[in-house]
Order: sequence, then structure tokens, then C-alpha cells
Amino acid sequence: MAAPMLHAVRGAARRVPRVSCRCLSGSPGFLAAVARRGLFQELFPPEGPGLPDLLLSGPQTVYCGFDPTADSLHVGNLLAVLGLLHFHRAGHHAIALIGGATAQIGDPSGRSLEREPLNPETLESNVRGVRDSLNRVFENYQVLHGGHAKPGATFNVLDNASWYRNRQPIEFLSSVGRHFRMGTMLSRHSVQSRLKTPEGMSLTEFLYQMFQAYDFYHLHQQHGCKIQLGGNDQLGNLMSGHEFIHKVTGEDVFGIMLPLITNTTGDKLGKSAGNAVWLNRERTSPFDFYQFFVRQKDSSVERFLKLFTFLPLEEIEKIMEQHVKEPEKRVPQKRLAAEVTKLVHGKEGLESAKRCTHALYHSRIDALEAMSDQELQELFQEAPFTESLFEPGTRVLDACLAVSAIPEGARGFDIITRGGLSINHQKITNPDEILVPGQHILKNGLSLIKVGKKNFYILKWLHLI
Ligand SMILES: Nc1ncnc2c1ncn2[C@@H]1O[C@H](COP(=O)(O)OP(=O)(O)OP(=O)(O)O)[C@@H](O)[C@H]1O
Ligand SMILES: N[C@@H](Cc1ccc(O)cc1)C(=O)O
Repeated sequence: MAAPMLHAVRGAARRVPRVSCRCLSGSPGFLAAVARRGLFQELFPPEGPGLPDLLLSGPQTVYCGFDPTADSLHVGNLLAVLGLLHFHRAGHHAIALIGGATAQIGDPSGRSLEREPLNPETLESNVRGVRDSLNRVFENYQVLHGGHAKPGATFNVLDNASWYRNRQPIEFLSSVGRHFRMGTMLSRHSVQSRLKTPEGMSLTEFLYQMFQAYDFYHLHQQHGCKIQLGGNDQLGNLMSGHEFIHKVTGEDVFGIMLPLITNTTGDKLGKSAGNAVWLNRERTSPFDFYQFFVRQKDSSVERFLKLFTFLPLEEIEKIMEQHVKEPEKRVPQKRLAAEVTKLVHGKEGLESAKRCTHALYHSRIDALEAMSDQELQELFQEAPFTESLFEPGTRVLDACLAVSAIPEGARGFDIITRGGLSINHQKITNPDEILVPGQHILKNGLSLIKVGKKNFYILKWLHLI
């Protein structure tokens, strides 16, 4: 069936101020509460009866898009997912939109170079990975915080490839493209900054804003969606959606910008900067994920507790008061890490992260013994993993040679006698010592061999009696 022609509503083509954001903390109710956490930073457009009134009028539909340009979401994107979950808690309908179509175009916002095109297999596996990130975070949120959500709220994951699949380019350009003005599109920051570079910008990327605007329109028509969330690099795209929808329906829709999470050098955490902390275990293990938050500086931990957790602000205040008295305990960092790891990897993921922390930093044998093969490989990513048949009478020296932890001959022998070796966190100085199950070999069949300060080797013994 042909898509209906879109007509501009008479008198609706008004000009929207180019940069018109304002702080939300003065707004009433739910918006103010989330703005106080620092999560909802700015609103677009600021004038008119506005978003606060719309939210008071009943449950609304809100969306945020994620382009599957990698096979997992990351910590920067998590903030946008949390924005959606705050809406869900307040009884609204949240849509996480996977940009299966827009990822093939590539958003120029915040990028100095055009993205490489994605081949169909990579795209398919990225869509799967992003869907997995979104579903897992939502399932964990349901288990941990679902009891606080107002009844009736929904959370859906959609893919914009589903509404572009059967569109014809000529029909699309003639019905949608004619509502976009070149001057306005050219004025976007994402376009201006790229036009100044020697490579310039392709038509494909230039048109990205039209597709994101059309997504908003589609969700507005099909799901009554009037609110779009995005990091503050998305302002231009949100404005395009607002202008387009206003032109063809005469209705007002809203954009809410979230702050961008940056690293210590001020770069946006994400795929493009190559510094992403991923939400999928295959890319960042629960242990590394947990440690990322444990390592946060005192200067950012309070802000992160407000942004990345659902802890009430009063509780965060108390945690910070305790921190002033006992900073060495790093209570806020540990609480932050525990809350976010639970949300992303579930309770089991948090337990795994803690087991790995105890095994690595506190030399705890019981933690090492309880670790699965997957955890071991995640924790000692660089460590060679060797499987070997156990034979009674095997010496420490034989085990070390089997995993090439020491060189053959006198040099290897010396490393052990001079105290450079430990097995399962116990120092061993006699190369001829016989391996004893229960001591050198843990119940899970493991010997963790360490040479020097940080060279780990994992030896998994098979056929232990
Ligand atoms: N570091 C970040 N802090 C806050 N929001 C972020 C961050 N990174 C991405 N987002 C937001 O997540 C949403 C989805 O972004 P997208 O899928 O394009 O990822 P991205 O990391 O921005 O990609 P890239 O780094 O390749 O530009 C957008 O609203 C974007 O603004
Ligand atoms: N343009 C967004 C992702 C997105 C895709 C489609 C949308 O409809 C909305 C947002 C980004 O790159 O961060």
C-alpha cells in the first residue's frame, strides 16, 4: 500500500529559535525530580504550555534511538536508557528504538569523519547485540525496581528498519523530503562542523536528520509519541523532528537532552572515541564493568550516583556524608559499582564481579575456587589458558614449563628459587615440590600460576581423581 502524501498544516511552518534550551529543575513533578538528579538537562522547545503540562495530562509515549554501529550498547548510551526507565517508573510508555536503518546512513553528529558502511551480516549481528543490551537492562530493572513503576507503563524495543523496508525512494522524497528546508538543515551544528573539514560531507550523511525526524513522526502517528530523548549531541536531530512534526500535524512535540558522559580528558565516552565501556559481557566483563565504577574519582562519584542509579537523593546525601568521614573506604564508589552492575548484569553479574575482585585483589582462594571457566578467562584475559592431563608426581617445575610460564633450564629454575613464583596465591620456592590436589590444584581443577608481579597463566587439570 502506498504511504499517504504528507501535507503541511496551514500556518504551522513557524521558525523555531535555533538554540532554545532551558534548565528543567524549576519544572513541577516528575520532570523536576529527574532534572534534580542531573539526568534531564535541557528541554526543547522551551516555550508554550510545554512538557510539564503534557505529562500531567496522562501517560505519554517517549522514545530514544540507538544506532547499532557496534554489537553492544555502552555506558554512555546507558544514560539514555535510564532516562527511558525513569519515564517508565512514572507510568509512561517507553520505546527504545534500534536504528537498523539509520545505522546504514550514519549520524554525523559529533563526528569528524564519515562512518564506514556496515555489511549486512555485521548489521544483523549488531542489531542482535543492541537488542540484547536493551532487553537485559530492562529485565534487570524489572526485577530490581519494577515494584516502583506505576501500573500500565510499558517498555518496547522497535527497529526503524521495519518502516523503511518497503518505502520507495521517489515516493519518500516527494512526500517527506519536500518539508525540509535546505537553509535549516545546513545550519545544524553537525553539518556546519563537517562542511569545514577537507573531506566535507556526503549527501547520505547530510540527510540523516531527515530520517531521524521521520522516525519521530512515524512514532508520533503510530504510538502517539510526543517526546524524544537524546544526549546533548542530538539537539539538531531533535529540532528537525520537532519542526517536521509541527509542519505536517500542527502539533507540538518535545526533546529532552541528557548530559554527555566524558572520560577524565573530556572526550565523550563512546564508540567513536574508542573508549567505550560496554554493556555486553562478551566485550566488557562484569568484573571490568564493576571496576570502571569503583575507580571513579571522588569528584565525579556523587554525580554518577545520581545519574546511573535509582537511589533516592536523600540516601545519596547520607552516603556522601559518610564518605567525608571515611574516604578510604570508598563507600560511594562501591555502592555505585554494585548498583550499576546489578542493573546491567543482574545479581549474578554482580556476584561474579565481586568473586573476581576478591580473587585478584584480595588473593582469596575461596573466590578463586568458586570461579567458572568463563570468569577465569574474563578476569585473566591476557593469560594463556592451558588444559593438561594430571599425573600424580607432577612437580611445580613441570607445571610451569607446561604453560611456558618460565624458560627452560637454569634460568627458569632460578626464577622459582628466587621467589618469583606463586601458585593459587601461595609463594613457592622449591621447583621440585610435588603438586598436591587441594593445595596447588583447587577443587575446580585450577592452578593459577603467577610469575613476577602480573604474568598470569591458567592451568586447568583434566581427569583429577
Ligand atoms: N557518552 C555519552 N553520554 C551520554 N549519552 C550518550 C553518550 N554516548 C552516546 N550517548 C547517547 O546515546 C544515544 C545513542 O547514541 P549512538 O547509538 O549513536 O551511540 P554513540 O556512542 O553516540 O555513537 P558514536 O560514539 O559512534 O557516535 C544518543 O542519544 C547519544 O547522544
Ligand atoms: N541519531 C542517534 C540514534 C537515533 C537513531 C534513530 C532515531 O530515530 C533516533 C536516534 C545517535 O546516533 O545517537
